[in-house]
Amino acid sequence: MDAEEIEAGRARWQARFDRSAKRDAEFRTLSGLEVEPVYGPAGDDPRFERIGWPGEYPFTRGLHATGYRGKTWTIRQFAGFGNARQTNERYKMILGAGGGGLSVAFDMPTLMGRDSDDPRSLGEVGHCGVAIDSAMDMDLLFDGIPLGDITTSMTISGPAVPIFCMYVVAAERQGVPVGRLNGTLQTDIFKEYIAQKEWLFAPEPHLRLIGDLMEFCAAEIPAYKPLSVSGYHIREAGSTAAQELAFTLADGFGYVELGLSRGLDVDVFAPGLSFFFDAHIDFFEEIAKFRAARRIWARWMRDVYGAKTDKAQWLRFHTQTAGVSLTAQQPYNNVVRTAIEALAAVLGGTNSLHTNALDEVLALPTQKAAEIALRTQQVIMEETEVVNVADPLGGSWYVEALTDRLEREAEAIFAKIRDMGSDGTMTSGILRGIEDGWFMSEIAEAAFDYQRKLEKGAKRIVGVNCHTASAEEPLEILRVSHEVEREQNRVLAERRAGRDQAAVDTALAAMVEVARGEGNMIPSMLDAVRAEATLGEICDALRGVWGVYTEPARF
Ligand SMILES: C[C@H](C(=O)O)C(=O)SCCNC(=O)CCNC(=O)[C@H](O)C(C)(C)COP(=O)(O)OP(=O)(O)OC[C@H]1O[C@@H](n2cnc3c(N)ncnc32)[C@H](O)[C@@H]1OP(=O)(O)O
Repeated sequence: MDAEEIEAGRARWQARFDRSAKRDAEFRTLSGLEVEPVYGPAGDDPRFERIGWPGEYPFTRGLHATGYRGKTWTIRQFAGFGNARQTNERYKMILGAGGGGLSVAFDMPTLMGRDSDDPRSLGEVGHCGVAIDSAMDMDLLFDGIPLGDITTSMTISGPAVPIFCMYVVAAERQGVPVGRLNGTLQTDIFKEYIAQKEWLFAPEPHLRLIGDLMEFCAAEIPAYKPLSVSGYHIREAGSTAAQELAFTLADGFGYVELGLSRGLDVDVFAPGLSFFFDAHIDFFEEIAKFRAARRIWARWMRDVYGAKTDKAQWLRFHTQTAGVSLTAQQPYNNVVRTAIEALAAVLGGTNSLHTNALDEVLALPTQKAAEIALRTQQVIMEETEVVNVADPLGGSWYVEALTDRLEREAEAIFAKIRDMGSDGTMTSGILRGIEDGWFMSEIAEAAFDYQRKLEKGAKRIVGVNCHTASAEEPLEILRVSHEVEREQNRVLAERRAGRDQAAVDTALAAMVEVARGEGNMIPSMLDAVRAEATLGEICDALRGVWGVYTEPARF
């Protein structure tokens, strides 16, 4: 790009910056020097077309002209354990300590669409997250938390839609107009087949439910994000950064194709697609990954899928620091790892962030560990001054080269995925890749390669294969009592006995009728939830229509 074009771009950016709201703060270095809101080249720079200014296409440098001067990222700590009441207390602690939004972790039975009293739930209730059986649990979860004012993310994909319906019903019961809700539902079923393995049905009915949800949200809850397309679990399963980037964006393109196939307007539904990435320990590679993600997404949305508005071209993402980088050995070092990873996410322009607690490698975090994790974000946000300048590493030879390199790697992977399919769409390539176990074997190979390096000592981890001597005491960890399960089951039995069973049966039968046909599932599912049908009852009714999915055996 020549100097004149760059100057014209700078003037465009300046005009946008001037008319945007800024936080009331001093933007200076610690020693008092004034800093510009963004930096760019002084003369011509051939790379600049791909880099650009923050707030404009291709958004490599961020979505907003003001960067974090307009708004800092949302501190969104993922939390949930025991029953809804216990988790509600933790949420109040998080919000009281400066958390900006909520993020719900569900227990394994809930993630698999089973009630707490299902024989398969034994021993798991409330352990890796909160137990939610019916809308009344959702009421308790958000008791005293105004759902119209707080954005809430819910991490669940297999039974995402019934859980969403419970959330909507909890909002109705709080008197919040549903159209005012804002938040995120994970819903990303592609990554379940690829990495996390928490599905209920075969891909086809899941995609139908997701299409129904996209349609419903686009019409009724415009600010809500019905999808959080997730690379986190792909990375945690052992993928490389390039695979995380490419598989996740490919999944995102699959959901765009789903919206288009339903006749939805891309400029209306695409702002509802959000993303979720891992922040691993290779500092610069992660920053480059986030920058490449925004650029690739914007280009494909504009050029391949015809998105015209900025919001439909934006890749907005949440980041979680890498769980797999935490070590059980010398666990206090995990605070340092998490701080470095969080800083990479911030320098990469994350919109929302979870920082892991130092004990998460062993159990769900204690209150103290959860607080240190939250404070880690606050130290970065309040003390380091990194929020003063948008995309501060833009123009670095290294970071730009890595950003380009990751983009090329991702493009090569997209081409492979598309080629695997039968009709040139990303969706058919993804489905074929799932069926053939291609994604899994690519990830397994990368994980194996990493493990080999670790075992040979070519990759070093402090406290694990180097610098192992330590005088540290074992950590106190959080243990969820089995009493939680007994109590949850007692309450569930009471609720079943107290509800209008005929209303439940009628609502479930009406929902099954829709499932057998072609209509949108959301209204009838909402009715079943309003009648206090349980998650397990709703999912079992649908299993009766759609069956269950078993992964093809592979050797
Ligand atoms: C590992 C674990 C497991 O497996 O169990 C998990 O999965 S945990 C998974 C946990 N997952 C999550 O927690 C997912 C969280 N995701 C989200 O919160 C969302 O999807 C998100 C990534 C889009 C972030 O949403 P958010 O509301 O926090 O933040 P946003 O960036 O959208 O900002 C809120 C509003 O402020 C505006 N805004 C932001 N920055 C600026 C700025 N500089 N100038 C002007 N406006 C600005 C945005 O455009 C938006 O308004 P407007 O809307 O009007 O544009």
